[in-house]
Order: sequence, then structure tokens, then C-alpha cells
Amino acid sequence: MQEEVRGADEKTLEKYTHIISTLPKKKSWANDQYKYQGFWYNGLLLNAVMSVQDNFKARLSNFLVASSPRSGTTWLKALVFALLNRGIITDALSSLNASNPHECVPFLEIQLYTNDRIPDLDALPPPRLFATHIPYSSLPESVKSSNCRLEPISLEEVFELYCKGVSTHGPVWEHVSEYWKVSLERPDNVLFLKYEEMKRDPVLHLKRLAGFLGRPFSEEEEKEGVVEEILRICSFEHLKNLEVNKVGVLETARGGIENRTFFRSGKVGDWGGCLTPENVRRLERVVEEKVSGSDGLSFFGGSGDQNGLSHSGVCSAS
Ligand SMILES: Nc1ncnc2c1ncn2[C@@H]1O[C@H](COP(=O)(O)OS(=O)(=O)O)[C@@H](OP(=O)(O)O)[C@H]1O
Repeated sequence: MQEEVRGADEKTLEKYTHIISTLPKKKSWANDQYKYQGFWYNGLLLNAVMSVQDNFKARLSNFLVASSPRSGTTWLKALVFALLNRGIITDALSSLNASNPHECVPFLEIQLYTNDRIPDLDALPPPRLFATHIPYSSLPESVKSSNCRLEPISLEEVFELYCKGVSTHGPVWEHVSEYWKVSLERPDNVLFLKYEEMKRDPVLHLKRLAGFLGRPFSEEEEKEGVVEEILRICSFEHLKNLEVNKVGVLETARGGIENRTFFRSGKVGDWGGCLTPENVRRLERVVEEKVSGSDGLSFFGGSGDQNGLSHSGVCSAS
């Protein structure tokens, strides 16, 4: 993707530095985290978030994959990319075979508006497809109104911070609840997907997603097996075993992230095995308590999945 880029001016950068200096701050991971509009970010990321808020203008031809970190973003990016480019399925296939899904669908705040760069995204041909981990309430107004690399830190410390909501773009329960609520209020604009449900019935949810994107499958496509082919090329096994995802590196403002880190086990509930049973119960309690006010949203149980922390990804069309 090639876009014109300009740099942020000194005055704006001073404004961001000043805002950050006034925010609540907590030590976390390698760097300080700042609480901005109710969510936690490191300073570098926060500059980019403010720049997205100031500069990104949603257009009718935009699709935005919005998700909490580690919720299934990579899979959803691959699926949306393949769906929107399936008229030229061989091109989509070769792009996904040659590039990590994060290169096919870049993050606004992690890849595009970083290092004080302001890209001219209007210059890109439609459909313009981007991604973000920014919570709903902090998205630029035009989106809402239009139709690590880390220093070593112990798992116990990370877990404590996570339970207190201090994780990048956290608290995770606020992040998910906001998108859940807006998906109920504006179902034509925001589609809410749960990782566990997509794993259980990928065909059903891929068809829902295709319909939402305005590109439902035709009878002919279904007969030709296009649904299964898209699921195959976007599957965990296929993407994980590609050369680009074994050895490639994704360049971001925080430095390079090895592509292989986006593909861990891809199994529902596997996260539970990384924690003590006591901590699994504690996290379940914390999250359930926090989302209990959100109309029918549930993270655990009800799905038949053991320890199913319901990852969720949202695709928002503006
Ligand atoms: N294609 C595909 N299909 C199914 N699952 C997949 C796929 N790609 C990645 N994964 C799993 O998604 C988890 C990572 O979440 P994210 O992609 O949101 O991570 S990130 O925020 O972009 O870093 C992480 O889950 P865990 O395995 O439970 O850690 C990945 O393994």
C-alpha cells in the first residue's frame, strides 16, 4: 500500500506531550502506561492514538476491523481481506501467502499514524480496509458518526496488572463492552464477532461477515466452494505454516514484531493452561463481574467451551 505521508507539526507534538504529562500514570511492562479517556496506553502509542483522532477521516468506502489485542484480530483481518478481494481471489491468495495479514490490513495507530507520520489515506483506492485496537469511545468522531516487544516481566506481575485493567488498550472488559453495546444499537454499522463462535461454526459466521461487508456469497460461489477456500487460506494452520509467518517481521513504531508471535495455538480455552487454576477462576470472576451490566454479553460458559474466554472481534463499516 502506497500513500502520501506528511509529518506532524511541532505545535501539535507539544500539545500531545502536554496532554500526556497531565494523565494518570502507572508503571507496567517495559514502559509507563497512561490512562487516556478511560483506557491505558504507553506514550508512543498514545501519540499515535491522538493523531488518529485528529487526522483520520472515515469515508463511506472504509471498513474498520476493530478488536481487543489478542482477541483474534489476525484471523479476522485475513478473512475480511479475502472476502473483499475475492473477485480476484488468486490475487488475495497470493497477497495472504506472501504477507502477514497485518501487512494486508494495517493498524491505524500501530502502523499508519506512527512516528509522527500523517498518511493521506484518501489517496488509496476503495475499498479502504484498516484495523484498530482503539476502544469505541476514543475512535475519531467521523468513524462513530458516519453510516511488543517487551522487557521481561513475570507472568504474575502481568496478571495482576491485567486484572486491574492496566493492559495496552485495556481494561479489556470495557473495550469489549463498548463495541458490544454499539453493535446492538447500530447493527447495520457494527458487527460483533466472538472468536469461540467463529471457531465452532466458521461457515455460518463467514457468511454473516460477507453479508455485513455487502458482499454476500452467490449460489454459484457456494457451489464452487469459495466459502471453504477462503476459510482454508485464512485458517490458523495454513497461515502459521507460511514462510512469511515463520520468519517475517512486522515493522511497527515499537520496533519489529516477529510474525510468528501472532500464531500461538489457536485453540479455544488454551489460555487457561498458562495460568494456575486459582488465577483462571480469579480472571473469570473479575471479567464476569465487570461485564455483568452489558446487555447479554457473556465471556464464559454458555458455549460449551472449557475455560472459554470469549475473544471478540468487531468489524465496523463506516
Ligand atoms: N487464522 C487464525 N485462526 C484462528 N486463530 C488464529 C489465527 N491466527 C491467529 N490466531 C490466534 O489468535 C490469537 C492472537 O490474537 P490477535 O490476532 O488478536 O493478536 S494481536 O492483537 O493481533 O497481536 C492467538 O490465540 P492463542 O493461540 O490462543 O494465543 C493466535 O494463535
